[in-house]
Amino acid sequence: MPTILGQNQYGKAENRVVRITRDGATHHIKDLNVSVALSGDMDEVHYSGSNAHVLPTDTVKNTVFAFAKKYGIESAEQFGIHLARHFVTSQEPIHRARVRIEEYSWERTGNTAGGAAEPGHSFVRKGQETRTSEIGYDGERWRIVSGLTGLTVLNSTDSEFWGYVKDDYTTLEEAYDRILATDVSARWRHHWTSDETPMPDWERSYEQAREHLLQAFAGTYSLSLQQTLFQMGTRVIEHGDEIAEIRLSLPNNHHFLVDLTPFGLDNDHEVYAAADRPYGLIEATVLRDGAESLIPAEPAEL
Ligand SMILES: O=c1[nH]c(=O)c2[nH]c(=O)[nH]c2[nH]1
Repeated sequence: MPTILGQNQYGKAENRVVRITRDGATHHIKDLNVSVALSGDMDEVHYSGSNAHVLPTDTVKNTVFAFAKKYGIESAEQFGIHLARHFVTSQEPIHRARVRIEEYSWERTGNTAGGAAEPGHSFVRKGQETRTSEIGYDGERWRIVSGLTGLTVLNSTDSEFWGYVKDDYTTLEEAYDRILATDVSARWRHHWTSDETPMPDWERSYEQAREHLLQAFAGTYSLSLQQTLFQMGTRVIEHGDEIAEIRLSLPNNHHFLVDLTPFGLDNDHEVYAAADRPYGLIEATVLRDGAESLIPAEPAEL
């Protein structure tokens, strides 16, 4: 045969599972998009079409929903760990599992007019922000990368950009007071790799990392988005003993001061045109000193 099989994986992508936990009249909701990819001893199905080693992707889907009932969804990471462990330990030909999860947040809402207690079963989707996690397992070692996308933030001052390289094509004016705005995408890898050591508290770890990203963005007097990025990553690492490295991808959502002089008006940092493209894209990994760089540069597709 003139060809050989290279890297391969298969599974069920984008299983949308919503789990309600009923605590009397107060309900709790977890809303996930779960993608499972399995790999191992799968040469034959590609070479000859023998399905003897193939657990159907339909079964993979069923397992996601069954596990939502059986184990509940304490956190996306914990749920992914249950799934990855199951596929690798229950099927001999499956050697590795990768579970990617997006989590959509809901906040409580409802009609509280007349002083009635807030109903425990009404929710409103919390913006565009999405929590992400990626769980990898090879039967021995775990790799857990948590993160978020779509965390949109803006500072209306405390941002400058000047002193940059100028060549024949440079037209940008130096800015001593500009808007700094971005949609934060961040992924951070945990130290935890072995069942022999205690697992982090995934929910607490996530909340803290998110809060430190926001605090660092708000609190940094910025001379460039690159500098702000490094401060954000550093703050997450400094406050999260369980985190080894973090990779940030920050679009520079440009806001240009509009020239209003044709209309006889001044513009003292009041009216901006928000441009949606093109945008600067600033990306970097921030590592704890001594940690290995293992988060891939490109955000992998679901
Ligand atoms: O914070 C910034 N970093 C850059 O690299 C850059 N380049 C640019 O045109 N504006 C900005 N802003």
